[in-house]
Amino acid sequence: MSDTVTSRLAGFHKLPLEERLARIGQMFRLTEAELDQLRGESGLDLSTANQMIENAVGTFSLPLGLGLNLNVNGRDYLVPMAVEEPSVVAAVSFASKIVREAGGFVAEADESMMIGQVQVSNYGDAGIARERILDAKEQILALANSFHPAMVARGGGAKDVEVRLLPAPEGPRGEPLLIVHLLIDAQEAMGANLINTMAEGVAPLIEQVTGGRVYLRILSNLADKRLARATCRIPLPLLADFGLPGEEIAEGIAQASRFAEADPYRAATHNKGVMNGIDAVAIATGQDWRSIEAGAHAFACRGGQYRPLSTWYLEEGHLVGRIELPLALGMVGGPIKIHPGAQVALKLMRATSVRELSMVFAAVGLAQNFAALRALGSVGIQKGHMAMHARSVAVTAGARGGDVEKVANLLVKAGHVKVEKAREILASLPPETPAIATLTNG
Ligand SMILES: CC(C)(COP(=O)([O-])OP(=O)([O-])OC[C@H]1O[C@@H](n2cnc3c(N)ncnc32)[C@H](O)[C@@H]1OP(=O)([O-])[O-])[C@@H](O)C(=O)NCCC(=O)NCCSC(=O)C[C@@](C)(O)CC(=O)[O-]
Ligand SMILES: NC(=O)C1=CN([C@@H]2O[C@H](COP(=O)(O)OP(=O)(O)OC[C@H]3O[C@@H](n4cnc5c(N)ncnc54)[C@H](O)[C@@H]3O)[C@@H](O)[C@H]2O)C=CC1
Repeated sequence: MSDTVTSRLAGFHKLPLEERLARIGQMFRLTEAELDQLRGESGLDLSTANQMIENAVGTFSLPLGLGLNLNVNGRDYLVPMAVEEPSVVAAVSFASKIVREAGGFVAEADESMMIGQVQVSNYGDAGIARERILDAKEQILALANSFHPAMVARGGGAKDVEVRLLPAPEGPRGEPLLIVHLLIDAQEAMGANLINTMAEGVAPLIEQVTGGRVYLRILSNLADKRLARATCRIPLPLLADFGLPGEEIAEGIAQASRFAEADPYRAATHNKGVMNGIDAVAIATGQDWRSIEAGAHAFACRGGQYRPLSTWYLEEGHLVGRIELPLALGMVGGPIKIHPGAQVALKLMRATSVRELSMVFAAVGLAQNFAALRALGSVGIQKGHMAMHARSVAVTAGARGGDVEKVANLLVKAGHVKVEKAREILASLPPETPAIATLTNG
């Protein structure tokens, strides 16, 4: 890898596609095979796909873009993002460009502590059952760890046991739920399989000490002991745009944040914007994005009301943004070492540990949210988003090659980003079939 990796690649989107690939190839010393992977010329082969899932009949591709300008804790990151939605990659790059001028994102992440749940029923007296489980804590931990000695050797494995008593959903006549939490350090893995093995493995011992009956044994996707946080602090003058002063743009963002804090209807969309970025990096790097989504939204509901994952406020001449969410990610495990695309994406990402990866994910979520709120609180989302969506509309209308850009530009100029209008414009153009090397993202 080149010693001079920088995520500040001004005008990268204006380069022809092959030149973009050449620049990245050089910067990251990518092999021809890795470049072919990015070009989609090799990709996930059918026989590997067939080993990954059931009833495989093919593979499915998504565009992979690079989020630029990101700087987290003083280090530059080029963020691989697999996403079908126009403007997401541009938005993260846009926001990160402003934040890097303000000193970049500051982020941190907890250790990889996950929760395995064991549900006990017919346990008799709840207080006595609870005491017996806690008395057997060391025995339970030793048994759990016996299923994964390699994880213990790495410094991970089962670390603690907690017991929770939950009110019966049927009301006072029902048996309160007795739930045992195994706290397990999954180290560099997301950990689901490891946790499930341990949870199933300790169930007979828990039945024995309580005299009860165990039903469910499974990890929790509400990984609230594995949180990542990112913050940024932007001086107001850096926000000036659209002929508006920085104070006005910042006020729009702070008002949007208040709206999301007060109203779950708005918070859902606010968090969708956050997850635009996080899901895209998760897919590119081979993460279980359903688990990340489930964890994020469950965390957003803590305290009983669905709330935004990120907040923004004004403080001493700065706009301050903060995000916190559970991120159960892996650098190993699941499809990560199997999917060749995930391997290339992780090479581009340059994170050396799962905690570093989580910090970058959190910063991407905050950057994505900043770009959306900045647009929403000022000129509106359609201006920037529709300009990029126009290219998809042009393709839907049948434009190909260099015609796509021409039709998209004329659509934006006409102020009607609609398929019928695109067809009309396309029909008025002379036919052409340009090479892939001319495709830019102007
Ligand atoms: C779209 C922008 C960034 C344009 O914004 P702009 O003002 O045209 O950007 P710029 O020309 O000032 O460029 C600044 C930087 O942005 C990047 N950039 C700029 N253009 C491109 C491009 N074509 N391709 C790739 N990167 C691009 C690039 O890094 C560039 O730096 P440079 O390279 O020039 O030094 C802006 O309007 C924006 O951020 N809009 C918000 C878009 C957005 O949030 N999209 C998400 C989808 S909408 C949604 O699903 C979520 C939502 C909105 O509902 C969430 C919510 O409600 O909270
Ligand atoms: N509810 C959920 O979220 C569920 C998710 N899953 C799936 O489980 C998979 C993830 O499970 P994992 O246990 O993470 O994967 P995994 O089963 O592939 O295990 C990770 C492997 O990596 C090895 N390893 C090597 N170096 C390591 C290191 N430094 N730290 C940690 N492990 C190291 C471990 O020994 C282990 O064999 C994903 O595919 C996910 O989709 C499965 C069930 C439920």
